[in-house]
Amino acid sequence: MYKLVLLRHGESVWNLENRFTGWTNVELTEQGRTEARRAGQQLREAGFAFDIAYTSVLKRANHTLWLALAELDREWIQVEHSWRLNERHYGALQGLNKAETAAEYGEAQVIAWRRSYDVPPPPLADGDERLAIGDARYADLAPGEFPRAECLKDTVERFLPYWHDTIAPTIRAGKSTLIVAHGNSLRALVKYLDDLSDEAIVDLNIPTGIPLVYELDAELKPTAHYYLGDEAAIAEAIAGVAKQGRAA
Ligand SMILES: O=C(O)[C@@H](CO)OP(=O)(O)O
Repeated sequence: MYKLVLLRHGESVWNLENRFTGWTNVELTEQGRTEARRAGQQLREAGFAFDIAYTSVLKRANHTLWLALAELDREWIQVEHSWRLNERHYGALQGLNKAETAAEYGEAQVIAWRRSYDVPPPPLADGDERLAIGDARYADLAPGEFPRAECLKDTVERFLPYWHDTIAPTIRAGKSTLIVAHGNSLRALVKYLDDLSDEAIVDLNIPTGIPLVYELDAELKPTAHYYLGDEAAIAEAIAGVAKQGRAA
């Protein structure tokens, strides 16, 4: 049996401001840093001693990982970064307030943009300053491959090759593995691991900064999964994420 831990970054500045974030490289808030440290403490108390960590190229996930590893006295382990673990690209919604967008376009449209499997948000236009083409983080992404907007299906398709080629073999080799990523890149992984339908994934929300443990069999099929921490607080945090798309 293997254990894999998934951790969404702590609260970011744009989580706090309730803005669509995607590939925008925003900082953690003080609360987000506290969540990251607490996640590290919970993992330490639960006895985790990671050999390797995977994360995105976005600082809210990277800083969460550093803070959690510091609590675990594990800053020295191998850390691999990939844009394939980035948040889903939110296209032209990036920067907009979610509640204001719901007031303007309707809550049903915002639910479709936020949670449906195959409805992409409106794409970024050529020349939009929010397109990070040319950023050194994305040197291995050809301009033609650079996402302008992604639905969750697109995120699954760009993430799964990294899972199959890099992360899964590491877990099978017996390395204790931590993935620190984003709400929707982790939803992509959970959809795959739990074989959730395109309908079931709509209702899945992942809270910031709470470790999610997966127990996997020899074929890396989940036998159990659970969050670490207080059940009522976790339920409240999950409901809070779902509510972000309501009109104010
Ligand atoms: O804005 C985003 O990039 C994501 C995560 O914060 O938001 P949502 O939960 O609306 O998909």
